[in-house]
This record gives sequence, C-alpha cells and structure tokens, in this order.
Amino acid sequence: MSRLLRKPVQKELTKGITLVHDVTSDHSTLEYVGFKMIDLVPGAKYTETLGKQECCIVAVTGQINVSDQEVLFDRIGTRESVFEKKPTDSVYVSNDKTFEIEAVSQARVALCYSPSNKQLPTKLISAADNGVEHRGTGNNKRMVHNILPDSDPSANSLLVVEVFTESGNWSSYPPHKHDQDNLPEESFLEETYYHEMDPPQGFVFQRVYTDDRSIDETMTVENSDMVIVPVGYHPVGVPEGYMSYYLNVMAGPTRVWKFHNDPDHEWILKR
Ligand SMILES: O=C(O)C[C@@H](O)[C@H](O)C(=O)CO
Repeated sequence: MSRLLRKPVQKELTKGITLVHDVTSDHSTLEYVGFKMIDLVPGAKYTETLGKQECCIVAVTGQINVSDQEVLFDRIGTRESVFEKKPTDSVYVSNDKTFEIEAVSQARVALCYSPSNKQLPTKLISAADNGVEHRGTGNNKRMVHNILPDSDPSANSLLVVEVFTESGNWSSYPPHKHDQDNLPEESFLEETYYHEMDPPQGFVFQRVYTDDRSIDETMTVENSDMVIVPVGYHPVGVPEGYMSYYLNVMAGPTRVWKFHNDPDHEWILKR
C-alpha cells in the first residue's frame, strides 16, 4: 500500500458536512503542512477554532460565506467546477482565531494549514488577486493560479497554488524538489497535492522519489485523490484525453519556494 497516496475518506462529520480528506497531525507525518477537504450541502455550517495554526480556506467549488467572528465575507467562490479554469476566492485566517463556513450552494472547500504563532489580519484573497501564470512549452504546458505565493506576505508559512495541466502534458516537470533547508540554493517545503481530472474517470501518474531512491513511488492518481510529498521530486504526467487540476499546499521553516531540478532531467529545459 502506498504511503503517499490518499483516497477520499467520505466521512460525515455532522449533518450536511462530509470530510473528504484529513491530512492533519493525527493522520499524517507532515510537520509543516496540514490539509482537509470538506463538502457542504447548502445551508450547512462548519466551525473550527484554530490553535497555533494558520489556515487558508479555498472555495474550490460552490459559494460560501466565511467569517472569523469579526469579519464576514459573503458569497465567495466563483465556479461550479474547477475545470471552468478560472481563479476562485480564498480567505486567510490566522492562528488562535475561530472561523465559520456556511454553504450558500453545494460546496467543496479546502482547508490548508501550517503552524503559526504570529497573528496576521484575516484577509480575503479574491479571484482577481490570483496571479495567473502560463508555464512551459511543448508537452510541459500548465496554467497556475497563485493563491498565496511567497511574494504575498499575508501568511506566515503557507504557500497555496492551483495548477491546470493540459491533456498529454507534464507538470511539476522536469522533476524538482524542495527538501533542503539550504537557502539561497534550496528551501525545505513539504507539499500536498489534491487532484481532480476532467472527465472524472481519468487518472494521472505522479512519481515521488529522492536522489538515493529511499522513496521511489509511482502512483496512479484518480479523481479527488491526494498525494503527500514529504521530500523528493514529484512530477505529474497526464494521459491524452484528460485534463488535470491540482491544488498544492506547501510550507516549511522559511516561506520561500526555491526548488532544485533533478540534474538528470534538467536538459529538458535547455532544448
Ligand atoms: O509549475 C508547475 O508545474 C507546478 C509545480 O511547480 C507545483 O506547484 C510544485 O511542484 C510546487 O513545488
């Protein structure tokens, strides 16, 4: 059984709230990244009190109201499917705050966590605030929505990004890693991948491997699966006919994304 691939758990938490994924300290060995995915039926309310963790709430699909007991952001969320390929709204909530999410329509919401001590203001990261980037050439084309990039100081540790990879293309490729706390050469960032495919019966392949191959897993990833990347290179290959979406959460001791390409495959960039 894979240590890195997670299937949806589909556990009813309370009426109208289903836990799809739980990669938090009780269920994961990651130290810096925590992740939950929840589904809410219209009208359902989910409340959580954060301890020493910050949280980025991403309205993956559907519309929600989000409040932190002081500020209310209502009717956020821009899409019914991620494959509308438009950015969505998110809310950053700092440690020691309580937040409530109320579903306006059927909604899937990502809760991205990282340890944090210093309180920062609650902040709406609107769809319009997402930096949209087109990366790569040839069969390495992908579109990126930067929700919380390292250039945005709204969070203490969290980095959050969405990636759309066209059918028959590769992303997180050539393979790169960020598992050495050795800036300015490389940063240490754990990472999680939440995947979707269009059409949903599709699949992608993700390999996670280290230089010494103490980790070397190639996983068949299906719709709504997660992949955990504690360390190592983590490329994704998308078969012809299927479009891939993933949501990445990264965090580590320093909030800088400085990756290192696998030297065996870096030549791909130099063709
Ligand atoms: O550009 C991409 O292909 C996306 C990746 O960079 C992805 O966000 C990641 O692996 C971050 O380390």
